[in-house]
Amino acid sequence: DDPIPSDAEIARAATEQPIEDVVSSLGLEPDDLDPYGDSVAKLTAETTRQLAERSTADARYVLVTGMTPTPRGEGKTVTNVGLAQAFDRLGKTAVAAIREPSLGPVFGLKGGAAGGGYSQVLPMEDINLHFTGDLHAVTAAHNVISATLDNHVHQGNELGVDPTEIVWPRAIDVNDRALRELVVGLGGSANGPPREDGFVLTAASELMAVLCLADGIADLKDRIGRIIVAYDADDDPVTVDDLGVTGAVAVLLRDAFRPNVVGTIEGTPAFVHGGPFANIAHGTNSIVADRVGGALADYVVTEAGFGADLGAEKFFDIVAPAAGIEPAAAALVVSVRALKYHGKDMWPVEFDTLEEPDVDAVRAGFENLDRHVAILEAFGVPVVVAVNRFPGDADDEVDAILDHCREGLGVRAAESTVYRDGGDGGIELATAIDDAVDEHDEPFEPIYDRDAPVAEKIETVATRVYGADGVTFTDDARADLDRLESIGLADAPVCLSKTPYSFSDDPSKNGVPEGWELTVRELRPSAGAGFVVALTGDVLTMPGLPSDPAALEIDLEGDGTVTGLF
Ligand SMILES: Nc1ncnc2c1ncn2[C@@H]1O[C@H](COP(=O)(O)OP(=O)(O)O)[C@@H](O)[C@H]1O
Ligand SMILES: O=COP(=O)(O)O
Ligand SMILES: [Mg+2]
Repeated sequence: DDPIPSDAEIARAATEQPIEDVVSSLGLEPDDLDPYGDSVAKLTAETTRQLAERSTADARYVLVTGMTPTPRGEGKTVTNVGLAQAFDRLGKTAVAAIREPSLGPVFGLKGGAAGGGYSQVLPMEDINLHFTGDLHAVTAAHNVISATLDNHVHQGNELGVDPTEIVWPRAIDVNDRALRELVVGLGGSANGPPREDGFVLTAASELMAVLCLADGIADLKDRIGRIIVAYDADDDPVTVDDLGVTGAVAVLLRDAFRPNVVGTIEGTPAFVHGGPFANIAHGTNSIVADRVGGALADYVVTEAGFGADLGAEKFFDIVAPAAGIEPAAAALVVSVRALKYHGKDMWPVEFDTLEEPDVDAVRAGFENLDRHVAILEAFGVPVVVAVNRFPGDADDEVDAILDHCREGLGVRAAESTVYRDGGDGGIELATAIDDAVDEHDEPFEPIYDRDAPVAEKIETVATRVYGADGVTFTDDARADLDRLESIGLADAPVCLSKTPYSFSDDPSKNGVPEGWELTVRELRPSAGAGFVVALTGDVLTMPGLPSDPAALEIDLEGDGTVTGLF
């Protein structure tokens, strides 16, 4: 096959359709839009409000999830965009709903998150850079809370904030390990009092989760106000409402709350809104984008980050209930390289080795695929395996996967070539998904009772989703558990923060680790998001840059063209 041009070359060669034309297939009019240039728009506040309240009962929500990935990602976002294009080509009204990229990975290891090849959203460069400013808005809003909190303590500390019990970090949308742990307030009494602090990546800010889970402006403000930023000497929580800046923060998020809409390369509408990762946060786009999509289209193809153990579990247990939607099916994206990575039991990943044809290694990786299928079926969601074909994948490797799924597992599977062929490469997958939905008769069920205690929820996810024998809570985590009761989060949903490269909390254990316990070292109540984040292993809420960051390849030509984004 001829080599496929780079994502940026494909994007540049494509003709971007005016956004008004892209959304006309959904029945949206120009006065529903607040254009940001010719090919990007936000919905107006009124249209957002109206559509978010409309019924989504007639829509089929297809969740794109994946097996345990290599650090490069196995193609969920590419498949998400390609599948929406495929439904569009089949004559259905379809939208993609994906997250907006964080500059952290764009300038770091993973690169962009706007899809790829002939299944990407446009304008790819803008979307991967500043887009409509939402991440900058979340960063600014997050840091207004931080500054107000330190200012409150500096100005006399009327609320009695215990400076050693401040739990609200600072945020920035850059992968910068040097900012993980630092001391602020140095330089004497004019700047003090000094205290330890640290930065999280904006994608890990609780405000990002709040923005993505709020169902309207009133809910957004309620959630912002409930955020716990610190505790006082009596161990009582201090909230954003206590600081008196809920309104100011909501103002900074006013436009970020409105979904962004663009077109894919083939002109299929795509909502690109909100950007939490699925290892350090809940990992899906805003529920408003999902609801608006479901109000307008027959098919909403939406993604959840990393593997089904992370993004899909959180979509089913946190997002779908919050959005009032039910998944009709799940497309489980698998790749030859990820199967080999598990089959060869390698860590760290040697990508060159993964290029060598090795159908036996592919077969040895099936146990990881099988567990992800079982996880999705445990939620009562029909699964179709999408074999995302990369250049260089051998026919016998792809055929081995399809045969294993169809004969061995008895689940539908389709080869997807949407990267190379756009929507046409996803017709078989789209058809298989439709058949799976038509045939399915089991109810969708979250994995745990909504009113179960937090510790029980964590144990359920660890054992039934990750395959752990049990959970070990450190002394700190146990103390955090005890505090949940007093802040009314004793039975809140849980958002597990775990490495994406293993079912376990040890990234080096790929395949299907057995005979292990999940270690929870800390619980972070997210009263605004309405869940409790459980930190395991050494997951970082502020990733670092790799030895050769993507930033080294990115450049600006004299005519303003951006090169090196991928
Ligand atoms: N079939 C494919 N062929 C070549 N490159 C691909 C293919 N699918 C995905 N990619 C590339 O792999 C990387 C990860 O894809 P992405 O869709 O972002 O994965 P995920 O969303 O699962 O992290 C991106 O750079 C993307 O362009
Ligand atoms: O949160 C992670 O998302 P991807 O798996 O799409 O990189
Ligand atoms: Mg992605």
